[in-house]
Amino acid sequence: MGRVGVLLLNLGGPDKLEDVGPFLYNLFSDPEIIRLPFPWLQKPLAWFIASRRTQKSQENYKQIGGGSPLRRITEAQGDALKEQLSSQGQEANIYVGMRYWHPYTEEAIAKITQDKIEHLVILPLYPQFSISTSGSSFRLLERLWKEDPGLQQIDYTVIPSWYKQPGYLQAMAELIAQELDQLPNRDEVHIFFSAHGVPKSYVEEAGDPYEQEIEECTRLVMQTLNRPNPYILAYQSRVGPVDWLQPYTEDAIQELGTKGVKDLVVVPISFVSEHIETLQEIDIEYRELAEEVGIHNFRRVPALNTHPVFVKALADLVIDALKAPSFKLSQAAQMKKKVRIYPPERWEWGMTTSAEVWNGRIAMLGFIALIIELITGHGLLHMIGLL
Ligand SMILES: C=CC1=C(C)c2cc3[nH]c(cc4nc(cc5[nH]c(cc1n2)c(C)c5CCC(=O)O)C(CCC(=O)O)=C4C)c(C)c3C=C
Ligand SMILES: [Fe+2]
Ligand SMILES: [Fe+2]
Repeated sequence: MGRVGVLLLNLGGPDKLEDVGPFLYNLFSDPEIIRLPFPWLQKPLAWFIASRRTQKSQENYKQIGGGSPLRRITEAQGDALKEQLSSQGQEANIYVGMRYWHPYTEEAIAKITQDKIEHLVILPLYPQFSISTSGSSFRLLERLWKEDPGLQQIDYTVIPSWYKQPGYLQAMAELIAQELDQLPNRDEVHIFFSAHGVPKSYVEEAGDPYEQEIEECTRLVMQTLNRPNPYILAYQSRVGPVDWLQPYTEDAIQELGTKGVKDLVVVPISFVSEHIETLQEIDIEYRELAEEVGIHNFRRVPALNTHPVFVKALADLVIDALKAPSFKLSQAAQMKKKVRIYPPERWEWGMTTSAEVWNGRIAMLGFIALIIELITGHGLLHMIGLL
């Protein structure tokens, strides 16, 4: 086998406070994150939302030391994976490609080209697939592949999601068991799986398999844990006014408090690294809320980071993927037939002349409304809480 590479995909996070604004702009510029019918509105709206959110987001990053640890941890995972692969007889270069901050996916791809990688495994560091995470990165890679004939020479394969991998489930179960065992009545403690939310429409209209994969993953972790504890699944980190997957984590914590629950072990289920949603949102915000509603024993299961059982699971995934028939980006980016494609050039209602005229008119009205809102500070986006 020629030169082997593994491309680890993740979202990225601001390294320091000055990065927060441009990071948020990159994130909200992604049509897989904010799904708008008019692509030209994406950048002005991204700029607008990012500028309104920057201060609040910076306050949160300040509370975790002034920046995201995501880059450092992902690079450490890469180093550990390289070593583990080598110990299993598979030499490989590891590349980290972030979607919205450094090292960007484009930078990783440039290095892969430079290193003349011949076989590449594309491994998102999200155990479950969502249009908004792995899907967005796959879409970007698909575009880069189309634009570059050099990349088309690489024999690559994609691992779309991997929440069923036994080593991953084992590592999760071990970490949960460690937390439960710290509490006196360990078999009665409520296990609270907190998954990152996505807007409901992603699942119900666009066919995102995320909710189903999260539910199945939660069941499999509980099965591997093999303990009698009651458990619950809820969704955190809602942004904006639309409905996201429910129940929301804050509501579920409140409800458990009302029922008299005193002991809670929170399991972040969509992430494999510590970052703002674990260190700030769960450890600070949800802990405070739990305390207020009488849940006095509130423990959080640490993220997997470089847990050796987890690193071995990643290595096994890579080795299995190298042996299996390749799975292509086009297949991975369109997990289900129902998934609606963005940018919306393939929407039926954008294809007819009269619809185009109406799209243009509505877009112009939207743009004028946005400018007025920008100047006056009043308008629909403020009313619905997006700005
Ligand atoms: C607005 C829509 C968002 C969707 C949909 C979304 C899905 C989603 N995100 C992650 C994982 C991460 N998100 C991170 C940061 C982040 N995400 C959003 C918004 C959406 N995420 C924002 C606005 C931010 C910035 C932080 C903030 O201001 O709240 C990160 C990076 C965290 C860090 O340490 O910097 C990760 C990782 C998942 C898994 C997911 C859907 C499944
Ligand atoms: Fe997010
Ligand atoms: Fe978030």
